[in-house]
This record gives sequence, C-alpha cells and structure tokens, in this order.
Amino acid sequence: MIKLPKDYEEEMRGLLGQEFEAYLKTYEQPLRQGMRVNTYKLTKEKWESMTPFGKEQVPWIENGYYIDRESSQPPSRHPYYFAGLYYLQEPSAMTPASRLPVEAGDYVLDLCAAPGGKATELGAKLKGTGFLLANDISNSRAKALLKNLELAGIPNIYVTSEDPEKLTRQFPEFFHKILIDAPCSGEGMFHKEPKMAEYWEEKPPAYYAEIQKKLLEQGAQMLRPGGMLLYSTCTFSKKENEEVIAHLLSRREDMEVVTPVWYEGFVHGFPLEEVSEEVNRQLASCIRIFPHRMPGEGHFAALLRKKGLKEEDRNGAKAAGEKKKTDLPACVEEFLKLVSLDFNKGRFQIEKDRLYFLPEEVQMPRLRYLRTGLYLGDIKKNRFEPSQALAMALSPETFASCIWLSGDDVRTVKYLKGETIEVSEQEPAQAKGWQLVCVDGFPLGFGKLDRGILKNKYYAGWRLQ
Ligand SMILES: C[S@@+](CC[C@H](N)C(=O)[O-])C[C@H]1O[C@@H](n2cnc3c(N)ncnc32)[C@H](O)[C@@H]1O
Repeated sequence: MIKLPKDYEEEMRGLLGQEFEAYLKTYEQPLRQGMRVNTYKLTKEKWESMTPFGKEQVPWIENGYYIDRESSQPPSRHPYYFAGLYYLQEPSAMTPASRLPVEAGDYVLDLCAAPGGKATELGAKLKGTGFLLANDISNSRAKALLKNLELAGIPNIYVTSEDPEKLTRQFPEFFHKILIDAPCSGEGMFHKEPKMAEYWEEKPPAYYAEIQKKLLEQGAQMLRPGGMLLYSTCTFSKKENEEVIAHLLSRREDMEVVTPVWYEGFVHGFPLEEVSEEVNRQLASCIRIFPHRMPGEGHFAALLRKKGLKEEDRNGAKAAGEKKKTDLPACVEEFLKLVSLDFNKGRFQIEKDRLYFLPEEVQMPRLRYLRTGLYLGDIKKNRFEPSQALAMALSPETFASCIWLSGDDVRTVKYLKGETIEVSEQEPAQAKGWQLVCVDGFPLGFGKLDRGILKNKYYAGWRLQ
C-alpha cells in the first residue's frame, strides 16, 4: 500500500469529505491501463475489427479503450504499436485533448506537450490541415515528443523547445486552439507512479500554482479572439486548478469558462470562497475526475474561450504568407513520383541537404525547432533517402509499391529488428526499388528490394529490441 504524505491526506479529506474513504480504497484496486486509437490512421470501427487487446471502451472517450488484462502480448511491443495505431495512455489523461474542439484548418498550440499524449490526439484531430505547434521547455522530453508525433504519422507539425515567454512574444493572438497541460504536483498519478507522492513534499501545490498561473496567462495572450484554450492538470488541489482559473478570470475580462461535452461520471469544479458568484458559476463548468467516481485515475480540465472574433476571421480568411517555390533536385522529383500525397497546400524547404514539407503558408519566427513540418528525407549526392517520418505519414494508397506483411508473419518482427527479409517478386507492385513495408495494411517503414532481398531501411533508433 502506498504511503501518502500526511498533509496531502488532510487536504484530500477536506476536499472530499465523506467520500475520502472511498477514494483511499481505490489504491487497493488494480490500475486500468488504456490505449487511444490514432484516428489519423484508422477509424475506431476498423480498430475494433483487428484489436488483440479487447474492445471495452473508455465511456467518455470516443476512441479510448481499456487494455484487456488477459492480452497475450504487451501492447508496447506489438507491431501495431510500431505502426502508430495507438498511444498508451491512462484513461483520465485522454480527457483534455478530447474536450478541446479542434477544427480543420486550426493553428493549434500544445504548450507543455512532451511526451505527446495529448499532442498526438490534437494532431490526429487536425486531419492534416492547419498545423500543430508542439512545445516543451525540456529539450530531452521534446525529443520523445517528436518521436511520438512522427510515429503517429502526423505531418503538419512544428516541434519546439522554448520557454513559453518567448513564444508569447512571437505569437500574440495567433492560435485558434491552445492546450496547456501544465506541470503539476501529480496527485492523480500517485497510484500509477508512487514516486510522485515522494516529490509532493518537496514541491507541493503552492510551488506549481505560480508556474501554472503564468502559463495560463501566457496562453491567453497567444489565443486569438474567438479561440479556445483547454487548461488541464493531473492533480486534485484547488490551488492548482480552480484557483488558477479564478486568477486568470480576475486578470482578463475577455476570457470565460465554457462547458465542455459532459459525461455523467465527471464532478463539477469546486466553488471558491473569495470569488464572486459569477466566477463560481463558471468554475462549476470545469471537469474533475476522481477514481472513486469513474474508471480513471484523476484529472482536472477547464475549457476557456476568448470573447470576440479576430477581424480576419470575420472574413473567413486565414493569414497566408507568400508562397515560396523551391526547386527540387532531380533525384527528389524522381522519388516523389512514387508518392501521391497532396503537395499543393504548403511548400518544400531544403536545409542542409534535408528536405521538409511545411504545412501552411504561415511565416514562422526563428525558434529552437526540433522539427519543421514533415521531414521527407535526405538528399545525398545524386540520390534521395526517404525518412522514417515520411513512411509513417503514408498509407498503401499513397505509395507506389508495398510489401504486405501480416501481424503473425515472422518477417514482421525481423523487419522491426532491422534484419534483411526475403520477398518474392510477386508480392509488391514493383519488383525492384523502394517499398513501403506494411503490417495488416499500415506502414512500418521503408525497404529497398533487389532480386528478392529487401534491404532494411527501418530507422535504427526505433528498432524492436
Ligand atoms: C504534465 S506534463 C505534459 C504531458 C503531456 N501533455 C502529455 O500528455 O504527454 C508537463 C510538461 O510541462 C513541461 N514544463 C515544466 N515546466 C514548464 C514551464 N515552466 N513552461 C513550460 N513547460 C514546462 C515539462 O517538461 C512537462 O513535459
């Protein structure tokens, strides 16, 4: 049994009253693991027709499932994981991205995005339109974020590692949707990660509340009028939740809390003592998730709207930069004949022999980027080597020649381990050259075929160990 900090127990007793004992009892129950299906790659119906992990749905999440405890293979080692078909996620953590209403063409910011649990869903919701700027102040964590976004095949991304202060200066009233999944004391994660309970005494809610207030104000500055911002934490303390929201409302008359799509298991945000009735009315629209009330570990989410509408949005036009034309080397032109992605909306960019496709005609400022757009591959003298990110962004319909492996074909695991595999000449559409290797119809990576032997081009850093 986990040892909870004394002060934390006191705080929770005050917050939950008679429900406190029921909350404590949840620590005796086994954790429920979840997975969220990547709807950028497949529909939930398709997933349900192929899942080896059970079909029990997370009731408040369209594309969320509980992982069947009897599953024979760990989901983090299954070939479908390597195909980016799902993200492993604690069910309550699926809530924030599900309640931010992202629409086609939106410019979306995920300010504290690593390792990408929410960013991958926001990217999927964009369906290749608009773009997602996924940021994390920690460079090492931003690398994991980039991997997860590329594994999910999301093409229209910018990944940065910046202090939010700098982003705020660069992007005043710029984004249509913003997610701030703030660093927090992690009280809702004590069951899953008992170490968080030890850190709590070192850095209690008051420590995080100051950071959170600043982040939320920065987010409000970057939000365009008419835009929506979702603030979330995985903690229970009012200091890090309702008080942070009330602080923003006291500083900005143009921000208001709105009610997100509700689920019967959600608890309403708690009232505060020193605020007006109107503020408490708005706080009631915040989502609270408690593990004794519904099958999820614990989260807070507040959906906010900035009043008004930006002038250019009134006319229905999105800010568009100048279209720059990049001349592509012949080897790239030749390779791109194999690819049938739509390269009209956006532009190519070559940087140090690396080729990128940038999502929209928006001029982005100088920032510490880990990725700008879809990394297509490397130009090496007279040849082009496509990237792993490109393979993940494709489908069998958008590449000229595919190798169709199934989940239980021994070659699938061999391929993921970086080994050479044998392929009969009848298997792919073209008997020689670049192939998109797929598992049950979903890309895993590239290979190059010559006389029945497929040279493995799977990215070494992602191999199955
Ligand atoms: C709760 S985690 C984000 C989890 C992520 N949204 C997900 O779903 O995978 C909070 C993140 O905030 C970042 N962070 C910490 N302090 C920050 C600050 N002052 N400004 C911006 N981000 C910060 C941390 O590096 C951490 O990755």
